[in-house]
Amino acid sequence: MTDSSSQPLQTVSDLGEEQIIRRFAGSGSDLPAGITGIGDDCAVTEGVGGQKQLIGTDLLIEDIHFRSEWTSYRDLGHKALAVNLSDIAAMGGRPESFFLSLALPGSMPVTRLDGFRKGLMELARKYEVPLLGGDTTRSPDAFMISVMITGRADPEHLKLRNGARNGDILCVTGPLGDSAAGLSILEDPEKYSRLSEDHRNQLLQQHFRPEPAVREGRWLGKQSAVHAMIDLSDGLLNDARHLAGESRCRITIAMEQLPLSADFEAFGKIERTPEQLRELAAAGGEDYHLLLTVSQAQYSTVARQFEQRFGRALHAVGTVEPGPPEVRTLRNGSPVEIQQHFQHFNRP
Ligand SMILES: Nc1ncnc2c1ncn2[C@@H]1O[C@H](COP(=O)(O)OP(=O)(O)OP(=O)(O)O)[C@@H](O)[C@H]1O
Ligand SMILES: Cc1ncc(C[n+]2csc(CCOP(=O)(O)O)c2C)c(N)n1
Ligand SMILES: [Mg+2]
Repeated sequence: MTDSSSQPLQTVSDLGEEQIIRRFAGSGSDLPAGITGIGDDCAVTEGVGGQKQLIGTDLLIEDIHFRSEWTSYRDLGHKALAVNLSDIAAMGGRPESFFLSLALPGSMPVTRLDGFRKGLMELARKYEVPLLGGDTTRSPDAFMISVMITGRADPEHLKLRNGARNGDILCVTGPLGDSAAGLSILEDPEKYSRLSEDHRNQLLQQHFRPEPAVREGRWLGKQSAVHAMIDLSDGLLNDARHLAGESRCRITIAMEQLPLSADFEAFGKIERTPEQLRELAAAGGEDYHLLLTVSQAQYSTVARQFEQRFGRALHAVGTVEPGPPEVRTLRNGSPVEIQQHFQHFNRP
């Protein structure tokens, strides 16, 4: 497309997600003291009783975040709330309530809508978050879901993206890449037909029904040795970049330290080198585990207590150092370049 001076018309794809957000971030009035706005998993305002109020929102769009022919709508309802609960967990908070906005194609069968509601409300009951309102409109084509979530945290338990300190250990709360592997299976089922039913189902489960780390997030929030936290939605490398950017530090990730599930390893035996498999674990998104930094001196204590409480490891995957705000990846000590997998807008 061109404008009247026959210059190519600049589109939002030329900007990319970060620049689009930045255009809005700089254009408002100054925030009152005690309020954290754009830039973290949730916004933080003053709540009642000296607590902090958390507010987050996340969109799911048909053919961008899910495909109707792949997805059970009950799973979709679960995921729509799970990704929002995950943002509250990433702040060290506890969820309180949510709002649901839907844009529905008129042709959507009511059975689908009911399936979606069932999955959504099952998770809402599990975490005791009531639905307080929302909005409903018709959509010309795609099914679109927007959930807004609220929560609260004690001020001293709040974990932001900007708290990482030099010398910290970078950790994740679960194995990486399962959801991305599930997506690869959906995209090319023939290719992965050799994979056992069990491995396939586990990987698809991680993709369709991520379990938000709500209990883990609250516990990690209470640990003063945990300095910064974010949830893994965009992939380890992207989300580590957000931590590095907000904390003004350099993060180094050791590729051989990434935790991989047995299902993911089995998936990786099909037409992928071990290096390519680890690249998918580092760059693939939608893991919905937590990524955090812990003081080096306290790491082994926190990791031991985490394992005792939750029955799984807190995996160390890297370190925080002084330096430009960037993420370096090392394979056996040597730098490696890893391509980003998912971006909402292809051109940077
Ligand atoms: N259109 C927008 N206007 C204002 N702020 C925005 C807009 N889009 C995103 N943000 C803010 O920018 C920050 C980064 O957004 P982003 O959606 O990447 O959050 P995230 O938690 O990293 O990812 P996810 O969407 O997967 O949960 C958040 O603080 C978010 O509230
Ligand atoms: C059909 C289909 N194609 C691709 C993907 C992968 N995907 C979509 S959004 C996203 C990152 C997080 O998004 P956001 O930042 O918007 O929360 C990823 C990895 C998918 N789930 N379904
Ligand atoms: Mg997030």
